[in-house]
Amino acid sequence: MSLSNAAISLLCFPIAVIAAVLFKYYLAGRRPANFPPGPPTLPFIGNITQVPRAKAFLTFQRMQADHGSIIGLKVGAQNLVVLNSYKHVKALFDQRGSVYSSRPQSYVATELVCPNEIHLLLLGYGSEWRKQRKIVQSLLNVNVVDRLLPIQSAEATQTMYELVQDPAGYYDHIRRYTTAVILASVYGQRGARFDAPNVQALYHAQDQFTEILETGATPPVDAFPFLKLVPEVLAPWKTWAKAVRRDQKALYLRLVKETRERLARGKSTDCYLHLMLQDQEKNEMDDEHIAYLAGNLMEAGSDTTASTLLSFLLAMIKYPEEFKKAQAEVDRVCGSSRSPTSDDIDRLPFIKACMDETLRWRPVAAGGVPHMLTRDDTYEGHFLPKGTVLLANTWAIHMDEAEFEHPERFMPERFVNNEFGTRVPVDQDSDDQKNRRTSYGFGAGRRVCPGQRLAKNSLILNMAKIAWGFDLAPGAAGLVDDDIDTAYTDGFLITPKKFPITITPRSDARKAIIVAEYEAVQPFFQKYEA
Ligand code: HEM
Repeated sequence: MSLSNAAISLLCFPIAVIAAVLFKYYLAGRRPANFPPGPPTLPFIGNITQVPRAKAFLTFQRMQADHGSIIGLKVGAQNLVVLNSYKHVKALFDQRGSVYSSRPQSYVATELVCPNEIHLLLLGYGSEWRKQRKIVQSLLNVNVVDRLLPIQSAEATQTMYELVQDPAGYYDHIRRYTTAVILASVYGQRGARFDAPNVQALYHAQDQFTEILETGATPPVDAFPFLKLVPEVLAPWKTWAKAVRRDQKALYLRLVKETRERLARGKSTDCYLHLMLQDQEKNEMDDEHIAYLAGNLMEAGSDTTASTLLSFLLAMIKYPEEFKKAQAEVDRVCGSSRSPTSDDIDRLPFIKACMDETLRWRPVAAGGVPHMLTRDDTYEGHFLPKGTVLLANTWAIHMDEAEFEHPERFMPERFVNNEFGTRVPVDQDSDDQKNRRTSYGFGAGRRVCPGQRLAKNSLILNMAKIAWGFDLAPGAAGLVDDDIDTAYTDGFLITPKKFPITITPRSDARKAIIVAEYEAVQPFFQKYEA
């Protein structure tokens, strides 16, 4: 029996479709013509096997030896470009910001966990992002942020007291500090203890969120969209994503409810959420969007600042001679009868240099936060198709030997000699170097971190108070591991793992002053208590 032509066509059609889809995926792993150079690709998967799950920024930095400072990769069908030099970041993110400021839309992040355009950090470049960014910028501009200095100062005073009382708990004291500053400034609430329910709830929500967004935590749905069709019973990651969404939303809405209740009781602190609620109608923001915008400030500002402070402590025991210089400066400026305050910030150039150097030496978002290109572009003879995802590899930029002398060493002096910390002073009039950034740790272009001023105020205050109040030394074994591979966590934000450190008040007199300053600041906290 022979098959009719119609039957043959019917049979062949699905085969042809499958073949076409397979061929598309086969080709999808290939680098587009004139794409920036990179390692050879494999059919279907491109360079997936060459991109490690943990600390990919180190691998991207090493690739530079073979492929140069702009590297093109394929992650399945996705085009990925890594920028290993500040020059490319300046040329693309800063100078062509109108087309390099979107974010990749990921199924797990922007459809399952944060749908409805609720998450500022993840939003594509469009009207919702512009609206939210404008609100955030109005809250985080220099004048408004500097009004938070009393909160930052009071919380830093408490942190010094905690370091006196319980030096072994330093890791949690630092993390409490950054969360408490944001809780007070965003929600008008007090985070008096690390184990306070709202501090813990925020850390839990944040941990869940970063865990699920980590590369490899869920299947590569964006590279292989057919995975979206797998039913939930066979895809536990979908159930997980829904749980993260449920918990995060419930927490952020609860915090809004609590703030409204406090305001109704006349407990106004002019917190950010209060200001957002006042303008809710004008800004056309529903409760969920307001709740997430406040929550985003919490997520973006807490861990990042804490990690930087922990890196500072690590650097200070690895490089004790630098810590001695920091102590000498605060002693000279503040004397021995009081600890540094926010009024001293501008008079502490070496402490500021320690801050700039910490941000350079161990940038928290070491691999950068992805930007997405919104139209085809050409750059230095390379073709970059619309939809390409770009990473400014902050680690490689900050460790560039051509720019920084002994980049692996913690050397604050480089920022005392020259505001950019570079080997050769930056000529800000030259086209090549105009608008160069002191640090690429806060990103670049239109998405650059709007919270820099707030973060830096916290960093400098705590660094100065620590140098004034304490002697630091390595733990009993005397060894300090500051290796990025072994001493730091993996993940989107890198943090020092807990390390042995001895923290002792410099004298009984200073210890007594720290305790007295803590007692004196108690009345200030009252307006943030329930
Ligand atoms: C040491 C502390 C901090 C570091 C290292 C840091 C770093 C960054 C980086 C790398 C980005 C992405 C920039 C880009 O895409 O090019 C970012 C975005 C952001 N940061 Fe920060 N940040 C810090 C503190 C803060 C603080 C204290 C706040 C506010 C409370 C904040 C709020 C934000 C927000 C809202 C965004 C999203 C901006 C957008 O997508 O348009 N950050 N930050």
